[in-house]
Amino acid sequence: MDEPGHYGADYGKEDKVLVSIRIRPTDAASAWRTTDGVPKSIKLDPQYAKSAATPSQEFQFDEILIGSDNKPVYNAIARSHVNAAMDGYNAVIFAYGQTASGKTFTLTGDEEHLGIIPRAMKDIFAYIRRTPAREYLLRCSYLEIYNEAIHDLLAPPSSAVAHPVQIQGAAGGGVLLAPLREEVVTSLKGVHEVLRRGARNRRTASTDWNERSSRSHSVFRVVIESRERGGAGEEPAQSGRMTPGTRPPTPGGAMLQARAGRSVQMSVLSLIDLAGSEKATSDKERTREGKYINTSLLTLGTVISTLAENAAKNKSDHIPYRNSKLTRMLQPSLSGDARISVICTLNPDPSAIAESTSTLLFAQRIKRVQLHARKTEVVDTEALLEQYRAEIDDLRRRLAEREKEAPELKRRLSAREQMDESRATKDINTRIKQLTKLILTSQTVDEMKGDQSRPESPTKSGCEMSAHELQQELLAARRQIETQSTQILSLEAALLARPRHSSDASESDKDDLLNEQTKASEPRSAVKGYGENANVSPRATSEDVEREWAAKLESEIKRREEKEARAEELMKQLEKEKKLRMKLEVERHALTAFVKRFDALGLGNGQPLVPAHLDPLSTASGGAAGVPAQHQRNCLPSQEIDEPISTATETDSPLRISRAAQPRLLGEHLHAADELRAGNDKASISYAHKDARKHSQSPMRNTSPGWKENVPL
Ligand SMILES: Nc1ncnc2c1ncn2[C@@H]1O[C@H](COP(=O)(O)OP(=O)(O)OP(=O)(O)O)[C@@H](O)[C@H]1O
Repeated sequence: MDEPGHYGADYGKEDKVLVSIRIRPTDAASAWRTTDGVPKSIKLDPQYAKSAATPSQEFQFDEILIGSDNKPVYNAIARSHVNAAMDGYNAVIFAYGQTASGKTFTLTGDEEHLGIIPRAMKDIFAYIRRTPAREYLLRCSYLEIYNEAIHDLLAPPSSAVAHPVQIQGAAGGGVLLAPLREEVVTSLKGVHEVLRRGARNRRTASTDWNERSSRSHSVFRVVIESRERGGAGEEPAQSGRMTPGTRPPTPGGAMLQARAGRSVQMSVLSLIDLAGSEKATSDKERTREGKYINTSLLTLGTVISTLAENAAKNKSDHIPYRNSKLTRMLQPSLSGDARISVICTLNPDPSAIAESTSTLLFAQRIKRVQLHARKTEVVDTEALLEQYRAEIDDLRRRLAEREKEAPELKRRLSAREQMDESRATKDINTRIKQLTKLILTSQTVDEMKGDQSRPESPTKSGCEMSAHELQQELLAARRQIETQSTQILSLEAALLARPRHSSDASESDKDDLLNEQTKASEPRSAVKGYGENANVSPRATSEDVEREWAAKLESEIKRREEKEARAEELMKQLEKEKKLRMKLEVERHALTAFVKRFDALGLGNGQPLVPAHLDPLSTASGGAAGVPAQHQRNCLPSQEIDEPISTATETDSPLRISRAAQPRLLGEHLHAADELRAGNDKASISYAHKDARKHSQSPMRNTSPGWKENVPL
């Protein structure tokens, strides 16, 4: 698809399967003859015709291709179908032929001879680049049908075997494959990575790779979603790169209306490398050899024969699609809703005449199958493109709201809350960027040579990578490390802001704290793991960046430890303060009791030593009861209590009148206070109890009813 406007012979015109033959080159004599010039027919060389079971029949096809160049093969048999897929039609291209005849060479190719799949993907991106009026979303899946089980080649082999893909019927006669991974791709590099991973998983799952590859069918699918551009919040379509009139108008077809009145088209391009066709030969032979019969391939033959027969004789005989996984999966396409191109590969060796003839007969049958391909209708919500657009719109709306509220929030929120706010805004922006990158437009597809949709694991990059690819890898690694380091910092900050639990905190509180700490360490290990997996050059960079962040982390941890030590120190001081306060409270009560007793003995002359408002225990009673309160306020030691009885007159002072009584009574109460301190927590109970015992005759029993309750703990 180098030049727009070049489309294959059958593009949008004929509802027939495009059938081509490719003859593998050989150094030895070929058993087959083709017409000269642009060959369209093939027949057996007369010298072999006599001995062969099939008479010298001439077969006519759309194309007959020879040689090792994959480009003309792609142009002749695949290009028009890839274009059809980009225009909204389902398209299927499959390779059929005996083992070693060149199916994989044609579809996948090698470094030197790129096959149909890489060329198709290149064309798809080129198509997007020259179509500024639309936006696209591409997702790929890769599966294998082996022994009538469908394995997802993009899932890890263990889970692919444990959870084989199931085929379910869908609305409108379609089929659904689940569970099946679909990966959004934004560049050729991303596609290559998906293909490499699929091939590796296929190899991993197989003990005999060659045997398995010739017995299994592999299916590479690309789902293409597209929509006209120009909605709110989207970049306007630019016409710069589009040569007016070079792209044919989108052929008509029913489509549902998406948001903003723009339709979403969805189509699937399936590229299938079938199992070796000799595996579909007679049941009897297979049974004798004790080998597995390829049910899917046999059924494909039957289905094609019935379809051809129905089309030729205008019949509607039952078609056994459900007899095999392959035909069930291809049912919608084979029943006519897709454009189909089949390339049949031949081994020209005279020893393979029987197999080659069988291939040619299959090709002839399939040529008679009638198609009625239509564009695919999609429900808005099914389209990932629509979902992503909706999410982007929603995120942009939230962002706008935040921006509007920003000045108010700045005034209202604390520094910490503002930090959280700006982090949340940053997250929204990042998500918008990520989603936007997944949607391809003519402007963005060019810049995305490296796949940025999902950072690739460095383990997937091998020594076959180019310098440019390595640079891309490096950039992706750096970006990931930066993101993870930011996560580490914010988690560290959150950890610092947390109130620490005391040693007597509940188990669940401690568990929560542990969980939080584990979470904080996860991104760190992820960065570490990423670095460990990296190939040499990204790893070196990753280590540099990691070292830098490790130093920052270390200083953060140090700061945190210092803060913890300081907090511990403060806790100790608090404990001390508490004890001192308790001591003072006890002394205050002892003094109160003493003064009250002093008053009760009539030594205070019924006159308060201090004003009632200074007595913390009793607002009603006067006398000497106020002394301890004043004492406590001045924070004086209890022994100095007789000195500052300030508000009483010289004559009123009971201390002057009966000083002799003071030491004994006060001593008793202070002694009790000492005992209480020693008893610490048990103080309230034991002190009251002891006091009651010691002073059973004392009037204090009756004068201090609130004593026990008022002992501070
Ligand atoms: N047109 C061609 N030009 C050059 N080499 C070819 C061509 N076709 C096939 N080959 C070579 O022949 C060998 C077998 O081809 P390939 O693996 O593509 O066969 P296949 O039909 O896919 O076999 P299987 O059914 O076992 O998967 C490979 O080494 C391939 O490179």
